[in-house]
Amino acid sequence: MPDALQFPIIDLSFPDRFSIANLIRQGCVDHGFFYLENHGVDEELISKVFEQSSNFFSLPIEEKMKLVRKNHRGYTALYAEKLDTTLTTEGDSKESFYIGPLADDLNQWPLEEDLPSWRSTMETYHQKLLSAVTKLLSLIALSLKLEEDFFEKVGALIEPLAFIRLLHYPDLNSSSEEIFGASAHSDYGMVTLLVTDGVPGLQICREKSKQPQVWEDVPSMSGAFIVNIGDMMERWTNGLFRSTLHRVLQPRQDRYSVAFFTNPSKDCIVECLESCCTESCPPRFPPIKAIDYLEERLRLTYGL
Ligand SMILES: O=C(O)CCC(=O)C(=O)O
Ligand SMILES: [Fe+2]
Repeated sequence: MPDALQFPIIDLSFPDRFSIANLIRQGCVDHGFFYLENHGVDEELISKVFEQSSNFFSLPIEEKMKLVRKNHRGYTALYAEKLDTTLTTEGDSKESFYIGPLADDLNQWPLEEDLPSWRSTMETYHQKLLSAVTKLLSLIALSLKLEEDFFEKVGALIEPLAFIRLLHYPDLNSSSEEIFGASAHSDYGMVTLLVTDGVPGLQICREKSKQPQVWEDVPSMSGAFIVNIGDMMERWTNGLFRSTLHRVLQPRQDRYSVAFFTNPSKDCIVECLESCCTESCPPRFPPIKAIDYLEERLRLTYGL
């Protein structure tokens, strides 16, 4: 049995930004994961989001299907999505709901009379998370020896493609080893901030090409977000920061989690940072426009 994973704990309010940036670097290089505490998002708001998430998923399926996913916003039913596109089994045993950027009017919302304050709770959460991510990205820039406003300067934060994803993994009382709550995948964007209800299930595989794969449990930490690096950040850093493979086992009891995915604004070009390549270590990925990368990954997952 490998030892339990120990990710660095980043305190977003800690005044010594350079020591925090070093710790972030260590987390991103070693695991692609760290915990984030004192992030400025009230526990009360987080509890409300979980409560409202459970209210939505408890609706009859016909009601939920009225908000079925369009423009990558809305409801995805149980087994309708498979994150690991190499698997031949049926889809992942989870249901989910996406809420995208608030400004573009593409989001789908349950009726206020059915779920009072649902929309306002999610909108507040979206805004708070975006503000925490913006602070975090300035520290990530420092950790890469860049100017703190690097991600602003390259246009990543003009209208970031940021998505809340409410997740519900029902206890299905089945023990198939072939079906996952969320099958193995890496996230597509810059960083993901995840909060769970504490029910175990999340695992990471640090060496994706090593066989047999070794999967380690990621414990939740009360009051902290679990942060992981996504593929676009891996491309920016030429693989220095890892976008680590992860999955969720089918839980033995109902499990809820809320992910916040942040992708750069659509026209932002993601290209290898000068500080991350040399003659002997050239860029591994060509420059790419954020929206093109995101759309291709969504196409592969959802077959759009
Ligand atoms: O529910 C979780 O713990 C993780 C979810 C996840 O990895 C995802 O939605 O990308
Ligand atoms: Fe993920």
